[in-house]
Amino acid sequence: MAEVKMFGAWGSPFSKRVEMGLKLKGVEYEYIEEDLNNKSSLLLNYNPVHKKVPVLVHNGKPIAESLIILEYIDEAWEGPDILPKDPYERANARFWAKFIDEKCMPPMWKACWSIGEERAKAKEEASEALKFLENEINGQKFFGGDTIGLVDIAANFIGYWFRIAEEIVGLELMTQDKYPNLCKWAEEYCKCSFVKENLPPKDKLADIFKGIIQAQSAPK
Ligand SMILES: N[C@@H](CCC(=O)N[C@@H](CS)C(=O)NCC(=O)O)C(=O)O
Repeated sequence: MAEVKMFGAWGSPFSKRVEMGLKLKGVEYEYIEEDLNNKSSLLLNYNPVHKKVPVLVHNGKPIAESLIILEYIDEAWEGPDILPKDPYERANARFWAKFIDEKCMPPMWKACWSIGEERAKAKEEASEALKFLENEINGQKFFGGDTIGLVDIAANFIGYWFRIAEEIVGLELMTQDKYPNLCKWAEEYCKCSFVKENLPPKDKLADIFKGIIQAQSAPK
């Protein structure tokens, strides 16, 4: 029997991407929760370059970086496709997944935790990037069409984590009037059974976000 281990952190959207991929394919795995303040020597050994979760270990061989791991899962196991079969569509899915990592998530996160001019700039950058995603859905249920695929899983931060953070920090960015397609997508994505079962509890994430606010406002 193939041995599959996954090193993750419960609140990490990157870790959850990998778990979503494994769940989608129906792969059984052993989950190992990492303490990111005190990383295990196994994690550092398996991911010496980035020293981050997630790491997937398949038959003793480690793979790091969530998007790379998702592609690996798609190639290594049978089951519903994560990437489309058509080469052009595959390239397109990779393009948007990379776009989410590079152009959407950094300014969205920054907009949550910055103030003043810095927040305004991050908000503008994030709004621009989200407009492209808003158009990309183009009347479909998911980025992948009728079923969840690479881009949907890559965008899980946008569909879940960010919306909770927005509420906690009182930020208005991904609003229904500006991004109706994205808001609808987020709803559909989060209510999909294997996604819903695997998302971290909202109140636990909210506590983490409140903790960040408190730490920021504590006297230095
Ligand atoms: N590009 C990476 C990002 C992974 C990442 O940022 N992981 C965070 C948790 S959300 C981490 O392990 N942080 C620990 C650290 O930076 O020391 C991926 O897609 O897997």
